[in-house]
Amino acid sequence: MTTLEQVEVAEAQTGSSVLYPFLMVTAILTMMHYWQQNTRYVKLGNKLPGPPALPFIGNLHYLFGVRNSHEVMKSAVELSHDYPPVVSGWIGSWFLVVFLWDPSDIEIILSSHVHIDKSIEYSMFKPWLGDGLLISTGDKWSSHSKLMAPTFHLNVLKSFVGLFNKNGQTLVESLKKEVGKPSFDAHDYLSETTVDTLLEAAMGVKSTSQDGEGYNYAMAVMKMCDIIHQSTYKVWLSLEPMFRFVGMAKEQMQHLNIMHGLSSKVIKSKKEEFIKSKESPVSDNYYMTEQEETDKEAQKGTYFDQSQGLKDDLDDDVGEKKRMAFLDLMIESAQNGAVMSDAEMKEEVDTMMFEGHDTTAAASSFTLCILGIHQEIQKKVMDELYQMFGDSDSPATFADTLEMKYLESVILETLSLYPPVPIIASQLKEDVKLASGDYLLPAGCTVVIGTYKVHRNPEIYHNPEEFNPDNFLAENMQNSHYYGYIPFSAGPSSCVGRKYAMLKLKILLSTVLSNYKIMSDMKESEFKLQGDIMLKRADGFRMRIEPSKSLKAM
Ligand code: HEM
Repeated sequence: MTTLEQVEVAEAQTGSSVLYPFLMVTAILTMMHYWQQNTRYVKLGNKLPGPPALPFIGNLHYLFGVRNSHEVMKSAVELSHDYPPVVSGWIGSWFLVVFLWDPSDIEIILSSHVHIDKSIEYSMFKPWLGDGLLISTGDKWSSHSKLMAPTFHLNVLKSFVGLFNKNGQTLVESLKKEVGKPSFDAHDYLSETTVDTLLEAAMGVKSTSQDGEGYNYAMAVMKMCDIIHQSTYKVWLSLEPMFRFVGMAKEQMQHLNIMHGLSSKVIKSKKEEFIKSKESPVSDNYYMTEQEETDKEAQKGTYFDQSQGLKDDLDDDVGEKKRMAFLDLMIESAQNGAVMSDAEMKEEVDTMMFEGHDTTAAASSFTLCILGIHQEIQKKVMDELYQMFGDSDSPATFADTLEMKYLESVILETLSLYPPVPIIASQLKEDVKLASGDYLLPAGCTVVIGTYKVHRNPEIYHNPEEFNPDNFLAENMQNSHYYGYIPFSAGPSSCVGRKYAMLKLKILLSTVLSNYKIMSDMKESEFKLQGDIMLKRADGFRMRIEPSKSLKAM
């Protein structure tokens, strides 16, 4: 055999050694594909409206060329205009996702005690939140949600009024350095103040604690939220080796060690205190320090008197109650017979830190941006505040917050157009027949409820893209569908922290607005929205501020 012939034979052998396995794999994949296409699950999924899917990759080709999470959001919203309020999409050929934005369909899912299982995407929270309320299901979710409900009782929330005022003033101080600058991103400030407040409300720990532990914890919460955001839109990070390769696994572990270390330590010491002082609850000791501090500050005339705020509350008995952190209340419940281990308490505290932080920071950042754009609406908020406080800079009481009706409408409208949680996802345990049409969703599929999309539905809201707080006047809300406004979700697994959030937002925003005029040269249509797990502005929450000379002068 000549050399040339030998080369040809070798090439033919190499060719067939590549070709046969290739043909085998193709044949197996083709058989699998046909088998899948004939399953009931795929057949039902294929009957739903949606863009055409390609073999093997499903609709993933829609993500080709999309560069960042702002573009993902933009394309998803554009695509949604072409379909009815039920749209299916395939990730690969097996993973069916159904998007809903008709309130009557949403009601079927959110009002159910059966469909509370979170979708697989929530597993990214697991290392941090374990089996806390956000992720858990079944009996555990049900017993913990009952246990947590009293923690958010209005009387408990009222005791936070002083803390909210104090942190609002700290924020006003920090913002001083931004006065007169052409523009700045307010989100970092609002994120920091939110995490500081939560740290104290949830665990009774100050971020300014001398040992720096509180500060490190607050930083770790913010950085963990950032890692989770990145993992949602950088799809390759969902592969464990990649996550490790780019150093994120190590970074995540460092933050988790800080957070879990502090929460475990605080739980241990609070439990010991509680056991030592069974006669007088643990919070007495905790509160003594608070009270001493209060008295000292009150003498200086700078403290936003917590008890004063509570004494003129509608509910008088609360005035004498002492502020307890959520954790104190959980320890008390656990000692009174409720079954909750230390690990479970830690999971719930971590869940509150996550759910309560990014959401409230986004809500307050959006509200300020909006007020900067709509000066006439800012003026109306200021008029309302002036009616209540005149030129006095006394801190808001709980009763005051009930009078902030226009500010409340502004917050509610902001949460409508810019819901901090833009989607809620769950996995169906059973088939679901929808109300909006003749559609049957197969068990096992993921249902995504687009809060952002529901709130911009012209069939529910007149002029849905226009910012109009009057949408929330009582007379305009009479005919609204309960499941047509869901920034806090709705039904059994809705947000336990919504009253806390509204109270905190009113106090924080009224404090900032009493001190600064907010300005912006942008239009809402120029916002670059990014919607992964939280809705944010990819271009930053930019605004300008100047001291408001007097509320009257506006
Ligand atoms: C403007 C602020 C807030 C918004 C828009 C908001 C929104 C939501 C939404 C939409 C859910 C359902 C999430 C899902 O099912 O995937 C939720 C759940 C939850 N939120 Fe909030 N939230 C806010 C503030 C807070 C605060 C301040 C806390 C605690 C201090 C909190 C604690 C929780 C918890 C523990 C859950 C899980 C409830 C469960 O699954 O049973 N949230 N929140």
